[in-house]
Amino acid sequence: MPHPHLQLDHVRLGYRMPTGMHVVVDDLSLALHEGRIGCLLGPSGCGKSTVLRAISGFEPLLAGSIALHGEAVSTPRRSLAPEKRRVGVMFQDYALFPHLSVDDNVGFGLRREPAAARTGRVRELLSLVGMASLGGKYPHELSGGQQQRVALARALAPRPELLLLDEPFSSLDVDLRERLAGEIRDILKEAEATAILVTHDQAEAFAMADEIGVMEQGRIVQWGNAYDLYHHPATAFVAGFIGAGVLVPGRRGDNGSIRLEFGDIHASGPVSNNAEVRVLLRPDDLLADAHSPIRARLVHKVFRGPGYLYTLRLPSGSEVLAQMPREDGHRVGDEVGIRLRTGTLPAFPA
Ligand SMILES: Nc1ncnc2c1ncn2[C@@H]1O[C@H](COP(=O)(O)OP(=O)(O)OP(=O)(O)O)[C@@H](O)[C@H]1O
Repeated sequence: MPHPHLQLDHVRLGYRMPTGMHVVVDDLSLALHEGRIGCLLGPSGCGKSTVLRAISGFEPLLAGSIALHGEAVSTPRRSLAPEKRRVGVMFQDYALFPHLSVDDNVGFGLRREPAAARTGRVRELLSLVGMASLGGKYPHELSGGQQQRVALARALAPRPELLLLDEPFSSLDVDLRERLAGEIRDILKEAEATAILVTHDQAEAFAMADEIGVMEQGRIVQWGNAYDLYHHPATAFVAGFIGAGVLVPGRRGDNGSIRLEFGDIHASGPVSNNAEVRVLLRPDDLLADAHSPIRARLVHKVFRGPGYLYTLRLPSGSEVLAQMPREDGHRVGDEVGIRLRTGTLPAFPA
């Protein structure tokens, strides 16, 4: 097995404050192989940007190590200079040079190359990002999405070993964000780039990354693909952070099943027998069923494009969400018959 392209081992990072060292990332490990797109996904302040800065060489390590294809570039004792790492960075505000044309922006990192090679590479990249005819334009003449593509072309031009993308879409509106994330994924795959994205936006992470690490307070609490994070969250934090859903209380019996108000289910998580648990119920885990003996009160109903999102109050007073595929005439205040779509749900210690 070849070395991972990027490997972080037990990395600790922090900031020196008047009160002492404030550790913001602790015991963080990850490995990313060549050609893969990884993502650090987590709420604001969990330490994502600090990790990116450490990978690019701008943040000293308090413990652990960072290696690029098997060679240590950062340890607490030694750090390779940022410009020697061949790590490209693309930020949220594109940071294009306003007084340079698109061609010159993309060619900026190639200033030391012969003119013919530079022109050829700029053309190649503009065509890769679908902007071949716009090389003579200036940044202010481009839309946000186009500027993003120029920034990507500029970051890829010097053929970095690794590309870091720091919240690259956060200044774009929501509709454009997800579409552009998918397009940029295709471009990175065509360029066979290895990249790490950091974001707090799950839709962006899902649209772009092959593998995602969910961060909570300076640690990666789960590393996996989008499907696994959504369907098999490792902790209650991941369950709450990824997708919509509600954690409902239950108790796991001797036979391994969990009794919920809806009936019995099996747990897919790390819970022991005879323990109080919380079970993750996604909106698509519940179905309306007029014949079901389980009744819930409809307290809220919103139209969500493909259907309606119901908030339902159970007899115990707990509220759950349910995605209903079509208009079925229920009104707020009605009693709705419901049942579970599945017999196995993720469960966590209470
Ligand atoms: N230069 C600094 N000096 C002191 N503390 C800092 C510095 N930069 C970041 N921090 C603190 O480190 C923690 C992690 O910050 P970081 O920017 O890495 O988080 P993030 O997950 O990228 O958040 P965001 O999405 O808001 O940028 C935060 O508590 C932040 O206040």
